[in-house]
Amino acid sequence: KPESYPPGPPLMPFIGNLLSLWLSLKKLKYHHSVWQDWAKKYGNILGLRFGSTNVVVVSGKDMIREVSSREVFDGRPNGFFYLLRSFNKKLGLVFSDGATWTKTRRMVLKSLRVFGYGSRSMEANISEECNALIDMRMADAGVPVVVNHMFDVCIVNILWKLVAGKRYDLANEQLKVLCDLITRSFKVVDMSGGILNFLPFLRHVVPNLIGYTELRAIHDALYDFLRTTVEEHQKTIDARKPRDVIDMFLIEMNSKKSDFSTEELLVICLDLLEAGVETVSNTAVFMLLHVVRNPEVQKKLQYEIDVEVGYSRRPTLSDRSKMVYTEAVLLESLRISSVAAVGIPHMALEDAKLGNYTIPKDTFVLLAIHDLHNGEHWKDAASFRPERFLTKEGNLIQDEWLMPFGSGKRRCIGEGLARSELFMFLTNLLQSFNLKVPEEDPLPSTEPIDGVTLSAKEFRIVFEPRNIRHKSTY
Ligand code: HEM
Repeated sequence: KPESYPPGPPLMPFIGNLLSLWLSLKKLKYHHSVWQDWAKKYGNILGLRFGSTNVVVVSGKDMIREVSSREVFDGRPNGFFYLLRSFNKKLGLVFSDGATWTKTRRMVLKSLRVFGYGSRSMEANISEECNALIDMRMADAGVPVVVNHMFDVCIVNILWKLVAGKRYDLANEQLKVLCDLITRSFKVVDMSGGILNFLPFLRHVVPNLIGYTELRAIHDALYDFLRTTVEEHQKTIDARKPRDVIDMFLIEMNSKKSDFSTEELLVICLDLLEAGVETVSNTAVFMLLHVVRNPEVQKKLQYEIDVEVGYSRRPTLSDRSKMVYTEAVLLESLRISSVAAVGIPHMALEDAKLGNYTIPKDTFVLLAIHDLHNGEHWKDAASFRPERFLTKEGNLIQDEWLMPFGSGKRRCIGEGLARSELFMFLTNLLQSFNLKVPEEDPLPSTEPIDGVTLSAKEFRIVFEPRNIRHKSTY
């Protein structure tokens, strides 16, 4: 028989579980660790309340799949933090729902595909960035470099060529500032939106302390950049020859068939930048981190590159199907880093039954993806062991417990692109370089930094050009 709200830690008047969260964070450091700790105590449907907002955290493969597949949970939160980034309205793709979300998702995917998204023509785009990346690392070969943001501009370029028809030099200062803004906005709060979301009136009392001032400033600066980009498009557009996603939207908006507004277009551009840059960048950096921590993994990767690609050309996406060990390294990187630790919050659009409980309308639902990928299902979950994704015969294992891009109707639209980028970055770099931790540095830490997505702590790598005529052995 359906019961009431799911169990969770005792509630305090007015603030609900905020104090318990704050105390637990002091001990456990990460939001995802607190959810995991409480889920162990209260079950795989954990009921919380922050201020007046209900938040439910679901754990385990079956429960995460169930929530992701039911239309009633396809909403996105209404909270202050989410609306702050979209002119206080529910606009765009990532944080909209209902009819706005359906029309936007369809139009974004259609426009991206017109410009080659998901097809072979993406390859040239990614290869160009890999070549630029290799040139940059050749220029400082042998010298320790901080790698935490080395992929940012490449990743923006790959996406921005489709969205705004533009690429930037890897040393471009404006782009570096833009990437830094996105990085900072991802560190101010966690994916639940934090205090700013649950007690928004505090922005009038302690705006700096709860991140309000910084988030406003960051979003103003990001929108300045996007507004200039859209205005440039408006001035130069030729309706018969759309150049990119922005042109496609502008043409649609002029056709009177559509009710997309300029504000909506700006939020869509922000959505693509925010969803598509930090996620890939942080995963790629964690991937390098694990490769330098595990020299035997690096050797096996280079052996596969040497055998399957050789030395006379750079790796391409068509090599991917033959490079099973590399693919296993990508899966293991996505598993162990789980940068989208609780996915993107869903919201109940109506009162809904889940397990034996009732989830009231407007409840936020967080998916415990980090726990799913690092919990008991995986033997020695803390070790970086790509072999867990390979059979004895060397075939790839598709494990149902691995869901880094979510599932169901709200699953990530960037999965194909992200996987292609990770493959190309890894193989192109390892074909040209041996990666080493500088002698004077400790092994880089696998402990993440908390935030909207998890990121690696700062570390350095020496890129040593490989003598590619000297065959690698394994
Ligand atoms: C390693 C890289 C990435 C990871 C781990 C990742 C993960 C995710 C996850 C977990 C979700 C939420 C699914 C859900 O709500 O259940 C999501 C949604 C989304 N992702 Fe990604 N993502 C990555 C790369 C990208 C890229 C490259 C793009 C850009 C094209 C992108 C665009 C989006 C968008 C627009 C959504 C919202 C979809 C919707 O609400 O309908 N992501 N991603």
